Amino acid sequence: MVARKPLIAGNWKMNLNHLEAIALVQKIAFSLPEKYYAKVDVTVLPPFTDIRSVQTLVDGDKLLLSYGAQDLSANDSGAYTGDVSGPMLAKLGCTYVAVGHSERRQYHAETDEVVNKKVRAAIKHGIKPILCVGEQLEVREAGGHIEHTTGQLIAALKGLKADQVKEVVVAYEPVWAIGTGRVATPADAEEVCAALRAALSDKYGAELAEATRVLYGGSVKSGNIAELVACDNVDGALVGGASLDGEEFTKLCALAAGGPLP
Ligand SMILES: O=C(CO)COP(=O)(O)O
Repeated sequence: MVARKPLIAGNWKMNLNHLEAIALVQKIAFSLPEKYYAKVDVTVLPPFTDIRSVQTLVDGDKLLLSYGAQDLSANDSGAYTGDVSGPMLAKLGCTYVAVGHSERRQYHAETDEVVNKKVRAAIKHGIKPILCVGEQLEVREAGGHIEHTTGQLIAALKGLKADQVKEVVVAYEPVWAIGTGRVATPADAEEVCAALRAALSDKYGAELAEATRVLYGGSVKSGNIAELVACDNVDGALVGGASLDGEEFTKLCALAAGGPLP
């Protein structure tokens, strides 16, 4: 069995201007001692307008955390007003990009087909997609969550070869747990993360599935991260609200690394 290093990704969503972004990254860098990075990878996903400032800080101070974006265009360039492309993000040194977040699916009508194109665009430009899947409350209540999430996963990876799929980080984010304070139980998270890994194994082989990181997201905080990452198939978290507070996010990263608190 491959040991997977946990990843904590802070999805800032549409919060913090570029000055506030600098202050938050400085706070994390100052609060989380370097030794923790041996046991946890830490990344932040600021709004596009903040990325250049975060890049300057991370490069200038040789910080150990990485950064990325919350979305990208499926196209490389051209007449797509308001969009930001993979080549632009790659030039800014982005390690990751979230793709298929439920807020993109809901407010921007992103289908599995669009998500598939975006996953391809990210990989083409050397950026690791954090591919988000997750069911609505009614789907869970009807018992369809495994079929729904594995279906979204396989659709988003359609046509990709194994050497492309190995660049992907999967994130299970049940829609009913996002921003609601209603976290999935560790057993719920483990059930779906294990099913997602099994779906990867069926399609791309056990070795690839064992090496792929599957994160959980939805109301993750310092108070629940330890029990989530203790699950065999949960390899870290995609964190929304709690990633905007430097102290809380630092605690969460330290706990994902196995502690102690700094
Ligand atoms: O959507 C999320 C991360 O991408 C989760 O958001 P919250 O942590 O605020 O519930």
